[in-house]
Amino acid sequence: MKDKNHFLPLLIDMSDKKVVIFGSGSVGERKANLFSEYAKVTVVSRSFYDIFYELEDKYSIQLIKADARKLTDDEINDVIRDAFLVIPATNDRSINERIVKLSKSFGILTNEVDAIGDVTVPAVIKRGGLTISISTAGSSPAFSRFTRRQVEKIITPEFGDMIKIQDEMRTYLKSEVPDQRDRKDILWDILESEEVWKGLEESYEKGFNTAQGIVRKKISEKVR
Ligand SMILES: C[C@@]1(CC(=O)O)c2cc3[nH]c(cc4nc(cc5[nH]c(cc(n2)[C@H]1CCC(=O)O)[C@@](C)(CC(=O)O)[C@@H]5CCC(=O)O)C(CC(=O)O)=C4CCC(=O)O)c(CCC(=O)O)c3CC(=O)O
Ligand SMILES: NC(=O)C1=CN([C@@H]2O[C@H](COP(=O)(O)OP(=O)(O)OC[C@H]3O[C@@H](n4cnc5c(N)ncnc54)[C@H](O)[C@@H]3O)[C@@H](O)[C@H]2O)C=CC1
Repeated sequence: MKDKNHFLPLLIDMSDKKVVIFGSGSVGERKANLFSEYAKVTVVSRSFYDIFYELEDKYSIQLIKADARKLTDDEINDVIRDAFLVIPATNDRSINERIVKLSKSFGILTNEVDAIGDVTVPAVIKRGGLTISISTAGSSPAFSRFTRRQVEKIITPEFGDMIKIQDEMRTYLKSEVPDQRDRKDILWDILESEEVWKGLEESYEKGFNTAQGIVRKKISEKVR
């Protein structure tokens, strides 16, 4: 049994990573939709719905039409060998298990759709510079979806604007304010300023200018 307390969300740069998905049913489609935005995806399946050809046009996704049962181990190995993550998502458990075994022999991570693999896929919210990952590590995927919908309601566009302001201000502060604790205090003053958040509701510029006012005032206080 896996210990769910040992699953840690990490952000991995997937841009050059290969993800191989077997099966193109409802689960294969959901995984392909998610991963093709981030990584180089290959899907192996007996047949493909139109949505996969749309993904092929939009991203660098490779479609291989094949019956995995008829593929030899060597043929499967050729597809998975250089993968970072393999997701066997057919509705045939024995095939899924065979693919997991082959992947493990190369030390490749697996996401198992009928069990908890090395990797479990979270519900993801991505808004501007913000990424939120939600998971129950297999206890209740529906609850992850439910929570994603609840959280999405409170992530307003101002969140993205605030990240932009923080990004810009902390870069500026690194060159202007030598003490890290002072930089931290100023960044928190901006984050907790009702005036900045109110400004952002009107426009980015309004929020930015208010934040800049806080920075100027704080720097002049520190200098004095
Ligand atoms: C372990 C895990 C492995 C993995 O796939 O990575 C897994 C396993 C299984 N899911 C099943 C069913 C459902 N999966 C969803 C939805 C999602 N499933 C996702 C991830 C995960 N699913 C991993 C754990 C993540 C976690 O716990 O947080 C999400 C978060 C991400 C994604 O897949 O992209 C995505 C929501 C994305 C979003 O909305 O943002 C729904 C909801 C719905 O459709 O309404 C249902 C039906 C309701 C229900 O069962 O809860 C079954 C069949 C159970 C059965 O036979 O009854 C199994 C297999 C089993 O449990 O044995
Ligand atoms: N992890 C998750 O979120 C969930 C997992 N599941 C589990 O995932 C599995 C797949 O579910 P669905 O996508 O709904 O099934 P599905 O029936 O919609 O799709 C199965 C896919 O596998 C392909 N396939 C089957 N045998 C193949 C072979 N020999 N070679 C190549 N491709 C083959 C089919 O062509 C089809 O594209 C099921 O076992 C189910 O229990 C189900 C729901 C959610």
